[in-house]
Amino acid sequence: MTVDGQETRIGVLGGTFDPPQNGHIAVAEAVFEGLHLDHVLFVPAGDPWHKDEEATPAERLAMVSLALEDSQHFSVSSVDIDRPGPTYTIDTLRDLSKLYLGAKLFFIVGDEAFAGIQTWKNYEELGEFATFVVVSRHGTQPEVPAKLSPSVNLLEISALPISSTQCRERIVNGQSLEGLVPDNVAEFIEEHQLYRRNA
Ligand SMILES: Nc1ncnc2c1ncn2[C@@H]1O[C@H](COP(=O)(O)OP(=O)(O)OP(=O)(O)O)[C@@H](O)[C@H]1O
Ligand SMILES: O=C(O)c1ccc[n+]([C@@H]2O[C@H](COP(=O)([O-])O)[C@@H](O)[C@H]2O)c1
Repeated sequence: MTVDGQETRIGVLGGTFDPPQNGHIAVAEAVFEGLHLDHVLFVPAGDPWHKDEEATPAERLAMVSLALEDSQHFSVSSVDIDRPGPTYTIDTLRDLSKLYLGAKLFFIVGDEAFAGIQTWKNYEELGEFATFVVVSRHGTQPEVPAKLSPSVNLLEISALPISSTQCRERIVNGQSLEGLVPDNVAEFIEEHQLYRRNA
C-alpha cells in the first residue's frame, strides 16, 4: 500500500477504551505528527483478558467512533471485536497486515502497558509485524526484551494526565467528565447510564 509512491505508515492504538478519553487522542496526535504517519487506527479490544472491562465491546466501539467522528486521520477498527476469544496483539497485527497489505504498522503503547510485554502472547514475534512505539505516559524507563529491541522505538511525549480509570471513578463519585472525554462520549455515557455501578 503506497501514498504518492511512499509506503503508507499506519499507527495502531490498541486499548480497552473503557471509555475513550482525551489522553488517547492526544497520544495518537503526538505519534501521528512525531513519526509522520498517514493514519492512526484505534482498535478496541474485544475481550481484554488482562483487564476487567465494564462497558460492552459494542458500547466501547460506539464511543471510540464518536470520539473520532470529526477526525480526518484517525478511525476505528473492529478487528479485535470481530474476532472471537481473548484479544491478543499478535492476532491484531496479523489481521491488520492482511487488511493493509504492504503498509508499515506502528503499534502505539504507553510505558505502563509495555512493561508487561513479556506476558503478551507470542511477544517475541510481535516485531515481525510492527514497530512498537512506546510513549512516555508515566515517564518510566521501560525494559525492552532483547528479542524485541530492534523493533522498539521510545518516544518522549507530553502525555495528558488522564486515564479511563479516573473517568470511571469520577462518574461513580458524581463528578463531571468535562475536559476529560469528548463531549459526544460524555453524552453517550450519560444516555446509556454507563459506569454507575456504586452510584
Ligand atoms: N493519557 C494517556 N497518555 C498516553 N498514553 C495513554 C493515555 N491513556 C491511555 N494511554 C495508552 O493508550 C493505550 C490504551 O489505553 P487504555 O484504553 O487501556 O486506557 P487507560 O486509561 O490506560 O485505561 P485504564 O485506566 O482503564 O487502565 C495504552 O497503551 C495506554 O498506555
Ligand atoms: O497480546 C497480548 O497478550 C496482550 C496483553 C495485554 C495487552 N495487550 C494489548 O495492549 C493494548 C493496550 O492494552 P490496555 O491494557 O492498555 O487496554 C491493547 O491493544 C491490548 O489488546 C495485548
